[in-house]
Amino acid sequence: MSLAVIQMASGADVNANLAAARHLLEQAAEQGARFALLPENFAAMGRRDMAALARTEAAGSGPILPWLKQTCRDLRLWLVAGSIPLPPDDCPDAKPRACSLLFNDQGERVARYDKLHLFDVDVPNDGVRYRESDDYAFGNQLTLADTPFGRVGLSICYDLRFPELFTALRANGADIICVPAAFTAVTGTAHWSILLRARAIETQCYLLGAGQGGNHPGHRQTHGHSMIIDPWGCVLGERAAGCGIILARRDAAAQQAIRQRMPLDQQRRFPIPVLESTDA
Ligand SMILES: O=C(O)CNC(=O)[C@H](CS)NC(=O)CCC(=O)C(=O)O
Repeated sequence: MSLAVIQMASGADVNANLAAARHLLEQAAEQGARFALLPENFAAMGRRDMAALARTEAAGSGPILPWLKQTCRDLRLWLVAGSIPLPPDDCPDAKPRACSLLFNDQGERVARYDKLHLFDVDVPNDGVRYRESDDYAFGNQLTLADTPFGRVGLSICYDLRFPELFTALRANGADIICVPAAFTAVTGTAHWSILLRARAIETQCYLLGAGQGGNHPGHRQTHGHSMIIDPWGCVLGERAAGCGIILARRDAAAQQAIRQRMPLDQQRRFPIPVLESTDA
């Protein structure tokens, strides 16, 4: 049984992106994956009508949500669907959130995480100004879910720079933490692998980082370098650029041994809130 990370170079054409993702997920399933992570905005990169896309999906007339259900059933895969834009479940007309959905291998949605930290940043050296919060509303809740492969904690992209979120996921029982991403080429080169490895070492979790890696509409270039990292910080697999898959196994006994020999969670001197509810 393997965990799979999928790297893509998505464009603006949703159907083309879904076809590419399906092909990669089939490859992963054939090679023994039962759990897979897709990158941030796997279904649409560089579109200006994300709010409309979000409303269409929420109304049940978009292609992405049915595709996710069918793909999980066909391939018997648990899947973290990178991120897609969706309004809050109880308020379909509200501003969308950047959200990551976890599906089980029956195609049922079992968790929803809305991105907590939005990328409002002037990227140095490439002159690009990102204001993600112009288009998306902030999430406000920690999300974890139990799977046959361990307890999975969810995060998205820019969240990776906020270690307290990851410490909170660990304190709430995470074994595996997912980071679907579309890091910029500039900031990714400087920080991506260091941040991912640091979060794995600090939390003693498996870190799955699924990136966009290539060129996108609007002259956007993303960093790629998707990785699976073990709780000791070792990179078990990596893909530099373009579409592809990475597979690795979780060794639960080895993870437990690392946590027993170095019991960070019991030695912490600053309290980390354990939330009342982490329900999806
Ligand atoms: O908007 C899209 O098409 C897809 N979403 C993104 O690219 C998001 C929000 S703009 N990117 C990040 O969070 C990059 C973080 C990053 O690069 C860093 O922390 O350095």
